[in-house]
Amino acid sequence: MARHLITSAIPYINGIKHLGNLIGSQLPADLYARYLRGRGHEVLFLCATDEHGTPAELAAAKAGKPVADYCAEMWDVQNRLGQGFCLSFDHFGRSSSAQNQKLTQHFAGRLDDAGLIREVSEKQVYSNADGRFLPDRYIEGTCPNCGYDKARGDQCENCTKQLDPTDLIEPRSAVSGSTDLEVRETKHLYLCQSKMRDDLNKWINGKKDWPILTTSIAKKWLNDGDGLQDRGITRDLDWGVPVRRGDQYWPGMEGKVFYVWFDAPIEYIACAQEWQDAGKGSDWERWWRTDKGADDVTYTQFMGKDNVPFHTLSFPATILGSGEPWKLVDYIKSFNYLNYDGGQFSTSQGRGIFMDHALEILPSDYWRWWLLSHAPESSDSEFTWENFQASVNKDLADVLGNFVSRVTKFCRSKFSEVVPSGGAYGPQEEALIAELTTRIRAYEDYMEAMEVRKSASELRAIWVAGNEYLQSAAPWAAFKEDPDKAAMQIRLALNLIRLYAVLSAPFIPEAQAAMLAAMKTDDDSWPDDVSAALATLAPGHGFTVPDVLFAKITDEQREEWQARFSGTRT
Ligand SMILES: Nc1ncnc2c1ncn2[C@@H]1O[C@H](COP(=O)(O)OP(=O)(O)OP(=O)(O)O)[C@@H](O)[C@H]1O
Ligand SMILES: [Zn+2]
Repeated sequence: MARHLITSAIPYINGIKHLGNLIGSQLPADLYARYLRGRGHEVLFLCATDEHGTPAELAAAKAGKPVADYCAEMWDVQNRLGQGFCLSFDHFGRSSSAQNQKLTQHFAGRLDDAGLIREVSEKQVYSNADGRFLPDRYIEGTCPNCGYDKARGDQCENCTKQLDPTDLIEPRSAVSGSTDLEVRETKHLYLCQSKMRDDLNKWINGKKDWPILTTSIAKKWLNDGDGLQDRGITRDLDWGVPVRRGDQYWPGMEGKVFYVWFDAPIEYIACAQEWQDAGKGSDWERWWRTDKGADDVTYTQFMGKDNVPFHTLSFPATILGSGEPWKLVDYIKSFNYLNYDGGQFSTSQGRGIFMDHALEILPSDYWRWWLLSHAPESSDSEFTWENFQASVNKDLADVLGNFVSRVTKFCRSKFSEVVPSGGAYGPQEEALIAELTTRIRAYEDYMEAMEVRKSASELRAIWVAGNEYLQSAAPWAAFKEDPDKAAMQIRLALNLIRLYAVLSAPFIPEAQAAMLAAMKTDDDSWPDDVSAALATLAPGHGFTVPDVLFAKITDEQREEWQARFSGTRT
């Protein structure tokens, strides 16, 4: 038994997440966590909301709520939706927790002790009307390049030119529209990432097994142009972790908070403390401190590609720079983007399908299966309603659902609702067991390698093998001449339902529960020996015919949903 720490990129608090967010981080992490638990490993699976920063403040202002209340409410919504999608976090924490505040301040103090923090005086735009400094993207004005009048202080969305706020003609606050802006001098702390470059390079070069998507992004930031840059870790904002040096006051930093990119990844660690403080576990440091038992932990992170620089460079710089024995990530599984029906998913524009709406129209397994079997691994992938309908109907309804329904109904009508006795395996059954053995071992290898799409296609092939067996063994024909033979075939097929439940659990946990309940068993042991696994339900064991496992999506439904989700969410 091995020990696995798994984290999913922490979703930002300012809205309900879309299916792209889900497949880019939380869902594949859940797949892996469920698989490893199923194999008997000890797993700690953590996620949290990322709550600080200007977008949260502005979203709260728009909702007319204090930002702390807004975040608490949105945490609740995200937590509930995560449960709706059966995300099996051991804890779903909050980056605004007291534990994370303390730990973030601790890391800043350690980094300062190590000479890795310097003070920089900067010029930033201050809005008198708003009473606050404005981050670049919250200053709008006319683009000097193309004349577009809604260009942002960091970039013109119309001509894509990178801008500085001072380039804008007639700049105004995006918060209030006020033009009463001035440039003020302000002091900030910078993390000297450039000093860490050699250490980071060495560490990343040692990661021979990382996906190319991960290492290529990391190396680009390390080596392109002037190499890794120092980065500001503080902001002139109200909402965030107050800047302190450990538990000490930090002269000159009054009224400032840590920049969200600095405190958010530290929440991965603080979340383990929250897990313990919530009474869900103990000894949290044995997951995170190599001097306190975390030496044998394998730590895997899941995220979309835009998060890779933070996880390969910035967060490791914080950890390495602290000089303390914190666990570094062992493997980063990163994803390309899922696009929506010819465009992009977008939270700000409300484009695509969002987690709440998805669950309103179909149970989570339908989404889980489609998303995981089409995960954007080697390239971006695209959600289309046609493809969604086709794969749900074929894989889930025609192959898996139909198998369960045919086998249980046939047995009920010919033998009653118990596993029938009699008969012995012949060459067809031996061949099926051999094929399943090969395929299950391949499935294990893909799951261990986090090859999500390949795991899904192997699982699908395992379902298909059962269907093909049933088709060629044809117990309905055998029953007429040799009822014992039909009994043996159906006994094997009923056992296959249990086996499918166990193997499919990481992908479709609700169906797993329904299949095990129908088979009246809670034996979810992994099929190390396929032959033995197929003899688990002995003759005489009762079962019930389950309700339809997966209903087909009709053309009318597809058209209705297509129309409903073609615009933007309001
Ligand atoms: N279309 C997408 N496909 C796959 N992963 C995505 C997609 N969009 C975002 N992600 C990933 O989702 C995770 C959570 O992201 P987060 O909550 O920060 O939203 P985001 O990146 O700001 O996305 P958006 O701007 O669309 O809301 C991150 O790991 C991010 O890389
Ligand atoms: Zn422009």
